[in-house]
Amino acid sequence: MSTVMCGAMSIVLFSAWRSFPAEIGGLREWGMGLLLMVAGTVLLALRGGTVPRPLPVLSMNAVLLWGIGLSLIGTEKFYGLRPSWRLFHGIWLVGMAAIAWWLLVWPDFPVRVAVFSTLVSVIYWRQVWLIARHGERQFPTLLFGMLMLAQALVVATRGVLALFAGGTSVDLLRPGTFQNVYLAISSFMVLMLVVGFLTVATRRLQTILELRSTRDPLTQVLNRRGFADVYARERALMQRERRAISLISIDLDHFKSINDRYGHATGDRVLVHVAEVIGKVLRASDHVARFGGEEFVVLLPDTGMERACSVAERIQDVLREPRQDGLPACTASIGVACQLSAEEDLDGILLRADGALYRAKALGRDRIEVAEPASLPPRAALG
Ligand SMILES: Nc1nc2c(ncn2[C@@H]2O[C@H](COP(=O)(O)OP(=O)(O)OP(=O)(O)O)[C@@H](O)[C@H]2O)c(=O)[nH]1
Repeated sequence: MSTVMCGAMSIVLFSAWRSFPAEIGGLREWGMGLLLMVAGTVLLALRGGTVPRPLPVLSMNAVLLWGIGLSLIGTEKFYGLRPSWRLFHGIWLVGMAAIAWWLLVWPDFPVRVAVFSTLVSVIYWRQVWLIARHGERQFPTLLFGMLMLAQALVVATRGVLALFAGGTSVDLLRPGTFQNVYLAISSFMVLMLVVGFLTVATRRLQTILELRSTRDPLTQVLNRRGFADVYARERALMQRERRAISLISIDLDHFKSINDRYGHATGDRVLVHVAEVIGKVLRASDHVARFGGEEFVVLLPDTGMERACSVAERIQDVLREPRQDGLPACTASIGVACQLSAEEDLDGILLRADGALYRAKALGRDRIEVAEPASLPPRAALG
C-alpha cells in the first residue's frame, strides 16, 4: 500500500516540478528519487527466500541508494546550493563495493545492513544539517527538518541493531516485531518526508508569488500594488502617531533618447541602476517603487518637506555622477509632496507630487519642484 502511495507521491512531485516556477529547485530530483525508492522496494520483494539471490539484492541496494542520494541532491538544489555529486557518487560506489564484498566474497548479512544503513544515514544527516543551516525559520521547515531527523535516526537504529543484535533481527523479509515496525515506520517516514518537502516547496511558491505580485520584475523594487500596500501601512501608522510622510515622484529626463541611442537593453540596465541608486540614498524604513516606464516613486515615512527635498537632491546628484561601466548618466525631474493629515489618501498625495513633477518638466527638467500642501479642512491637519 505504502509503495503505491509513494508511486502516487512521485507523480505529485513531477507535476509540481512541471508547474512550479523554476526558482523552486529539487522537485525533479525528489520525484526521481522517490520513483527509484519504489523500484527498490519492488526489488526487495523479488529478493525472496532465506538464501538471497545476488542480482536482485545488488540491484535493490543500487537503486535504493541512488534514489535516497537523489533526495540529497534535490534538497541541495532546493536551497540553491551546488549539488554534491562527488559525495553522492562516492557514497554510492563505496556502498555498492561494500555490499558486493559482503554478499559475494564474504557473505555477512549484518555487516551489509550496517554498511548500507550507515551510508543512507549519512545522506539523511547531511540533509538535516542543510535544513537547519539554510531553511527559513518557519513551521514548514521545522516539520521537514524534524521528519528528516526522525528518518536519519530510524535508519541509524537499524544499522546499530544489525551489528549488535544479529542479522535475523533486521532481515526485513523475516516475520518479526522489529521488521514490521521498521517497514511500517520507514515507508511511512518516506511518505512523510515527501509531504515535508512539498510543504516547504509550497511555502516557497507562496513567497515567490507574493513577491511577484508586489515587485517590478525588471528592477525588483515595489510595483504600484506593492507600493499601495506599503502606503496603507504607513498611513495607518501616521494616523496613530501623528507624523508627517513625504512622497517623491521621479521621472527620468529624455529617457526615450537613451533607448534610441543605446538600445532598449541598455535602457533597461539604466532603469535597474536608477532603482539601485535611489535605494542606496534611502533609509531602511523608506520605500521605493517603479510605476512603469521611467517613473519611480519614493515614500519617506516620518519625514517632513525639508528632509524630503534633500533626499531628492541627493538622488539627482548620484544620477548625474559619471559611470565606469559604460552606462549613460541621466538626469531626473522630481516632484515632492508632504502629507500632514491621514485624511488625504494615496491618490491625493500622488496627484500633488505628479503636479509638481510636471511643473519641473515644464520648467526645463532636471529640477525639483515642491507641491502645494493638500487643501483639507483645518481640523484634518496635524497640530
Ligand atoms: N528600456 C526600457 N524603456 C522603457 C521601459 N518602459 C518604458 N520605456 C521607454 O521610456 C520612454 C519614455 O518616453 P517619454 O514618455 O517620451 O519620456 P522621456 O523620453 O523620458 O521624455 P520626458 O519624460 O518628457 O523627459 C519610451 O521610449 C518608452 O519606450 C522599459 O521597461 N525599458
